[in-house]
This record gives sequence, structure tokens and C-alpha cells, in this order.
Amino acid sequence: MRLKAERLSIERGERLVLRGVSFDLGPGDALVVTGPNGAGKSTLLRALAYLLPADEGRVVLEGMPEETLPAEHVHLLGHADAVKGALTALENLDLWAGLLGGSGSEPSDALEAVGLGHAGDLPASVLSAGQRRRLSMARLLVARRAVWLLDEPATALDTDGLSRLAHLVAGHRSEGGIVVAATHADLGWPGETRMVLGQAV
Ligand SMILES: Nc1ncnc2c1ncn2[C@@H]1O[C@H](COP(=O)(O)OP(=O)(O)OP(=O)(O)O)[C@@H](O)[C@H]1O
Repeated sequence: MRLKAERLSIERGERLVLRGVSFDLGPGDALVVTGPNGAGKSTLLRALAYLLPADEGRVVLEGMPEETLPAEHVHLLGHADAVKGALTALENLDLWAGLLGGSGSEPSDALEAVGLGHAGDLPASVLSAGQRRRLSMARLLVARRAVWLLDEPATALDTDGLSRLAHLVAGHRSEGGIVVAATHADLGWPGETRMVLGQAV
């Protein structure tokens, strides 16, 4: 499997946000994208998730079964955590597993992995910001997907949460997965490649 950006250029609001961005990632690779506010980090992740068309260049995901769509192999964890407050933590994971195709960990095991084993039956609306973030992380586990696109994954996480995130990322990479993270934090993942996007407006 390879995830490639080929001379990707994207305009937003009549401003060229990404200009000729290229990279080529293989199994186990992690790319950490930094840059000032407005530099285009989230824009890049949305393009890699096939949610935003490129004005020039293209995103290529190679090595997946021909009968599948590239977007089916991608997880995008964005700023909006997509947690349904009226559902319990476990019900949220059941919902995501159903929507995203399942074939991953049991929801209860995924909650344990993110340190929320005690909170499965709580309505998500009462979870703290960091707990909601952890619940979003558990989504990565209940539906297995080869490419993880993580937008500001460190937001609201405490030291334990950051260490669990690093553990999940390391496990995914060791199984041949690819991770692209946009962040202002120093994630310190071993062997990460860093890319700095341009100037903000
Ligand atoms: N839907 C949109 N319409 C017009 N402009 C947009 C739209 N979405 C984003 N932009 C602009 O694109 C630029 C890049 O935004 P983006 O969210 O990718 O930046 P970022 O690097 O992720 O920033 P931050 O560090 O603040 O999260 C910004 O100038 C933003 O205002």
C-alpha cells in the first residue's frame, strides 16, 4: 500500500492554500504536518480523505482491492469529534462500527484501550473534553482502516491520553498502516517524517 500526494494544489476562498504538495508514504510511515494557523493542514487531511477535490495534482492510494473505493480505507479524525451526546460511549462505537464497516476490535475492548473502560454506559454528553477525544480515538479501533488522518490528535489529552495515542499509532504502523497527523504539538512519534506547510494569512 502507498499513499501519495502528487503536486497537490488547492484553492480555498480564492486563496491558494496548498501549492504543489507532494509526498509518498508506504506501510508503517507516519507524516506529521505542522505550520501556522490557516496554513492548510486540515485542508490537506480533507483532500487525503477524498472529501475535498484538488484543483491541481491528485491523491493516490495504491495497493487496495480494485472493487473498493479509496475513501473506504481512510479514517479522518477531525476537530468535530462526531460524538453523539445522546448515545452512550458504547452505543457511539456500535454506531461507528456499523457505519464504517466494523471488522475491528469489540467496542468494549476499544474503550479499554483508550482508558474509558469504566465509561461505556455513560451518555457521551457527560464525558469531559479529553474523554470525548479518547472516545474518538476508539473509533480507529472498531473499524480497521489502513490510513489514519488525525487532525490535532493531541487536543485535550492528558499525559496518559497522549501515551495511549502514541501506543495506538505505533501498533497501527507496526501492522503496516499509514498515519498522517496535523498538529501544533510535538507528538514525538519514533521515525516520523515532518512537513511544514507555508505561511498563514
Ligand atoms: N470552506 C472554506 N471556504 C473558504 N476558505 C476556507 C474554507 N475552509 C478553510 N478555508 C481557508 O483555508 C485556509 C486553510 O485552512 P485550514 O483549516 O486548512 O488551516 P490549518 O492549517 O488547519 O489551520 P489551524 O492550524 O488553524 O487549524 C484558511 O485560510 C481558511 O480560512
